[in-house]
Amino acid sequence: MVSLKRRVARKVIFQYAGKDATQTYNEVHTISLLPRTLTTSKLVGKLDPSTIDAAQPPTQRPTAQESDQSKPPLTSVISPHDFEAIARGTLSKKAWAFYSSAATDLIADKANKSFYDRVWFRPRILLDVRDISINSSYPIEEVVSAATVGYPFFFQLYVNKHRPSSESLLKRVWDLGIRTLFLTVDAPVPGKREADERVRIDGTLSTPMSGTTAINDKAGSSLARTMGTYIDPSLSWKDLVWIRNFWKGKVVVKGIQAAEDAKKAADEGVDGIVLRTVSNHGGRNLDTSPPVLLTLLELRRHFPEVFGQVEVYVDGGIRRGTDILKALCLGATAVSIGRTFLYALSYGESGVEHLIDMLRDELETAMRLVGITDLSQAHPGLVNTGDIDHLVPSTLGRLYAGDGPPKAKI
Ligand SMILES: Cc1cc2nc3c(=O)[nH]c(=O)nc-3n(C[C@H](O)[C@H](O)[C@H](O)COP(=O)(O)O)c2cc1C
Repeated sequence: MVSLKRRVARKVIFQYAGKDATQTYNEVHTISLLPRTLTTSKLVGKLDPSTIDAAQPPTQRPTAQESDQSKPPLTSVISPHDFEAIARGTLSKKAWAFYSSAATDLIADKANKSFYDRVWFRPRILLDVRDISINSSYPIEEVVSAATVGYPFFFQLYVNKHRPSSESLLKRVWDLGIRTLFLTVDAPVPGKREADERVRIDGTLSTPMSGTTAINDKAGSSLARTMGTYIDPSLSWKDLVWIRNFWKGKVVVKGIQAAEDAKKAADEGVDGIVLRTVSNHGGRNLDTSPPVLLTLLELRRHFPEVFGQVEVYVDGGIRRGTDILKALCLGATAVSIGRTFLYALSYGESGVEHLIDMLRDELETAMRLVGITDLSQAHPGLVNTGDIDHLVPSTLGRLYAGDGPPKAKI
């Protein structure tokens, strides 16, 4: 019997036979994967990567998006939101659906963003604010080699059901000099991302890390659902011991959405915590999970000591320099941004640099306007969270007395 992988590969080769498949391929794959993926299908002989597009190494090759003449020049990109509008108009339908989609009714995704708009600054005046101070579809080896030596990389891990696979991956990562691991715990199963399900997969996509291949089936065509099948849904607190024994560097638990779990992770000696809604991925997994800003406030109210114990990172919904400053005022050590950077990649490296410059300018302006010159001066007194404070649970655990276990079964 011909394997599914081989059947899909055969279909793709026939689909693109005699045509230029560069654009479709470049949207998601690096050139260095060609010899590995094509030779395993045994449909072609051994391929020498130096014969492929030899004049243009992957980092310099224009992507389909970079070479697209329909995009406005980068100099006319004024707001981080502009990148989103441009990506929507220039990415393929499937890439746009995968990047932008979130779970079911998009409530968690929208709240991640809108809650930042419900926190008001409390600016202080007549302060001298003149001088401000601010300090993968690609194989990990290729990513690391593209950066300057000693660049401080983090590696994000989904634990594989087959633990030896995760262990050998972590060994590769360690040997590359990476010492901080982000352990993603909010995605034991992927959410129902309907926009991603709706756009059919044209040809085939497979992940270099797990080797799983995305397919169209009766539930739809979600990349996340069909490619995340290797992730271990049985991952539990006791596995932190496995990670701790195996990984001697720092571990950051990514995906905490309840103050009790943040406290537990801090007490169990995990070096940092990323707060997110329950399966956030920017609201991509469990819809109506709490917006990240609410989880941050919940932690401040119930376990303020955690901020002194561990570094607290925040992601989800951050789009502006003002959002960054609000999160830092409320105790975040640092923030991460997902989608806007993906959208900026429509312009390749220069798009990402432009976005960083824009966010830094916005952050510096906001700092001056609230009266601080250094991020170490950010504090909760600079924000007014009154509009959402009543949503922070006043007690933890079960809120209603007398709740018994539910009788319903699935
Ligand atoms: C296309 C896409 C792929 C993602 N893949 C992963 C992943 O593999 N592992 C992970 O921990 N988070 C993943 N995330 C979630 C991001 O790490 C981050 O938590 C989220 O995008 C932050 O929200 P924001 O996009 O609103 O900034 C992904 C997000 C997007 C948009």
